[in-house]
Amino acid sequence: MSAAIIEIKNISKSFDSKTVLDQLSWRVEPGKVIGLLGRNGAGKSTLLECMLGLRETDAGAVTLYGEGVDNLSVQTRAKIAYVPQQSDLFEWLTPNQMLDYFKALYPHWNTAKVEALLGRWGFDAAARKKPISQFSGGEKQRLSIIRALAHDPELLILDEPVASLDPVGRREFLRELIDGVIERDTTVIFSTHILSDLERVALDIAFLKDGKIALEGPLDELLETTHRVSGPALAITTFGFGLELGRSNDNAGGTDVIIRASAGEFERLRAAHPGVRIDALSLEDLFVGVTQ
Ligand SMILES: Nc1ncnc2c1ncn2[C@@H]1O[C@H](COP(=O)(O)OP(=O)(O)OP(=O)(O)O)[C@@H](O)[C@H]1O
Repeated sequence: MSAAIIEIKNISKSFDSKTVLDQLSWRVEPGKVIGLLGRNGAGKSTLLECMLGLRETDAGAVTLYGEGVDNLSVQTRAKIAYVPQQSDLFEWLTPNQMLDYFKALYPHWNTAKVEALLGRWGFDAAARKKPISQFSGGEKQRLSIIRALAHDPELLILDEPVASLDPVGRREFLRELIDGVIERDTTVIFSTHILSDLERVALDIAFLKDGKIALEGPLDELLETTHRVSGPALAITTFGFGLELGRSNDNAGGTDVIIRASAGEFERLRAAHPGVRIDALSLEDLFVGVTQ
């Protein structure tokens, strides 16, 4: 097992009486590109904020590059970038002023990349001199992404980075992620609800459910090993193999079970219960099956 960049041990977080993260443990190894999935309110933003030390946990510990998240060194901070769900740009500044400000804070700044992205993403000379408050939500999102990529981070954490981008913007962002970030072995965690985007870039996915990482792994492998088994409820009890990830009943007495198991185990199930159906899943099916 290689050293983890992110090591989360048993963190919990509640808001009032609602438990959002429940003794969650997770380790992320270098170079992983992980799509973080979960229903609205599952706690993705809370997890990302706790992971970065931006929100205090009630219990547990987080280390980034082996350092406690509450006490990160300047060198470690310089390796990390975060794009929050809500714009946190200094709205009273212009893009040029804001980027100059951040440039002064980092030991390394990729001016050529910043210039190229500003040009490609529609910030001409006039736009660069307008206060950020006058930009649209999608334009602010682009600026947030440019700011995050500017210091060539080794760890990039993005909370729904494409939510307010139009399809062209999303495509350009994903291309930038694939070309500029993933090829340099950057570790990326990004939450999203746009599964088609995730299928294009995420090599791994992780599902957050009931306050824990309920399922994670390489996307291809998860789709190959997870199937929906359906049939009459009476025939589908507990099969006693693999890992049951979700179960639902329909009004006509049928039951669907989402099971993760080996190809051999599904073959044996097929032979033993010819009346049940075993179907491959799309990522959307997997999302619904695991998170419902
Ligand atoms: N500051 C807060 N005070 C009270 N409750 C909060 C606070 N922040 C988050 N919550 C609650 O914690 C839960 C998890 O919120 P979070 O934003 O982490 O979910 P999410 O998975 O990112 O959701 P979405 O997909 O809708 O963005 C929600 O029920 C939310 O209402």
